[in-house]
Amino acid sequence: MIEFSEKVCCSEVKVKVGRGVLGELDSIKGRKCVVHPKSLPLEVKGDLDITLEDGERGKDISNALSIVDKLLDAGFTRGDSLVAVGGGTVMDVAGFSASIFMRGLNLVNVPTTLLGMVDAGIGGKTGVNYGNAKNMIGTFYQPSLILDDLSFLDTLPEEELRRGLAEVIKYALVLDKELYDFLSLNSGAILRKDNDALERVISSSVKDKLAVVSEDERETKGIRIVLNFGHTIGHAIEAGSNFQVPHGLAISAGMVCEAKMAEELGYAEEGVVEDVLWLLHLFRLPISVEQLNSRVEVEKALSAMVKDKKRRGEEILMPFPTRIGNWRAVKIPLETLEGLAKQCLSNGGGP
Ligand SMILES: NC(=O)c1ccc[n+]([C@@H]2O[C@H](COP(=O)([O-])OP(=O)(O)OC[C@H]3O[C@@H](n4cnc5c(N)ncnc54)[C@H](O)[C@@H]3O)[C@@H](O)[C@H]2O)c1
Ligand SMILES: O=C(O)C(=O)C[C@@H](O)[C@H](O)[C@H](O)COP(=O)(O)O
Ligand SMILES: [Zn+2]
Repeated sequence: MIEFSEKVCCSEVKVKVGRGVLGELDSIKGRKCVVHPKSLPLEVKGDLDITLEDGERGKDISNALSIVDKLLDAGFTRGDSLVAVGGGTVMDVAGFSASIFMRGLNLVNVPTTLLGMVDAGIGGKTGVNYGNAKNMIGTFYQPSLILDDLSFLDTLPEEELRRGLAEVIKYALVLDKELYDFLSLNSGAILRKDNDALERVISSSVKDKLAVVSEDERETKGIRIVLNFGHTIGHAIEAGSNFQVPHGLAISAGMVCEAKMAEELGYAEEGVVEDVLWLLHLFRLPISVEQLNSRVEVEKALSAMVKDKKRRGEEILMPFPTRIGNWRAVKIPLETLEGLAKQCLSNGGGP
């Protein structure tokens, strides 16, 4: 078992990674409301159990308010806790409910997908989709405890594992060259869910993400935006496909587009795009819009893209890879970005 603790602004965030860490839930004081997807057999019993539709369709404001209603009906107070058990979609909605209920109920995240363990469960971004765009309503609200119990991954299909690996590859490409090398050398062990390999991948990801979040929790200092590499195009792809393309796959193709933009605009060293393609290919992740096997409506994607949260006026602050494990923030005029994005979304390969 591996344990970390990080101070994020005003709260202490504790993370435990390993098999069986779920048992830690017994140490939580007060009443517990457990929110979990209908599809996941419940291993955790709370004083109040709430089931939630998972997937992007579940990330709706009505579901967040329904959780609030149920907490109120059951007489929950701010001394109690909400335990979000599920993938990224469940934690995003349940975390949002916890943050608005009486201005904040203690939140515990129990991710059950790899993507949830390495990314969505950490860092305090919560929210729901709105106006055909991702996470348009949400809060920054830190969980006090995150339990990454590897036994959940036993039932996770390989396809879902690979979607989570797309976010891991994101950290490797822009923050962590050592992780890039580890992924390159250990794809077989990771894909066959070797316990040590997964523990290594998850703990490196958690550390990388928490280090960034602790420096710039609210994404106001131009630091946290690095975690959004691949997401300007990725989120646009999700919206352009009416949310048929899953997040992990959309950002996989998104990272390729954004790396190509970085190269074309002269910010990425020669060879970076090849390194991005190589690692994604190794984990059988999509490297173009064509490979997503879904219809992506370009105009719909572009109109979602201009709602990106990194936009300021007529510019957008993009995190571009410079060389493996390094990045820089670059202000790009919206018009330039639209042109490059259109090319990438339309021909499945460009710019
Ligand atoms: N808040 C953040 O910082 C953050 C970071 C990254 C992604 N996200 C969000 O997370 C979402 C994607 O999360 P996700 O990929 O976990 O999707 P998800 O929550 O839809 O889960 C994917 C699928 O896995 C199934 N599943 C969950 N646990 C399982 C298990 N243990 N065994 C078998 N099946 C299981 C679910 O039922 C679902 O069908 C997106 O909405 C994305 O925007 C948020
Ligand atoms: O934690 C972050 O910051 C991220 O950007 C992590 C992303 O992987 C994640 O998909 C996040 O939900 C995107 O947030 P948004 O602000 O672009 O909606
Ligand atoms: Zn993401």
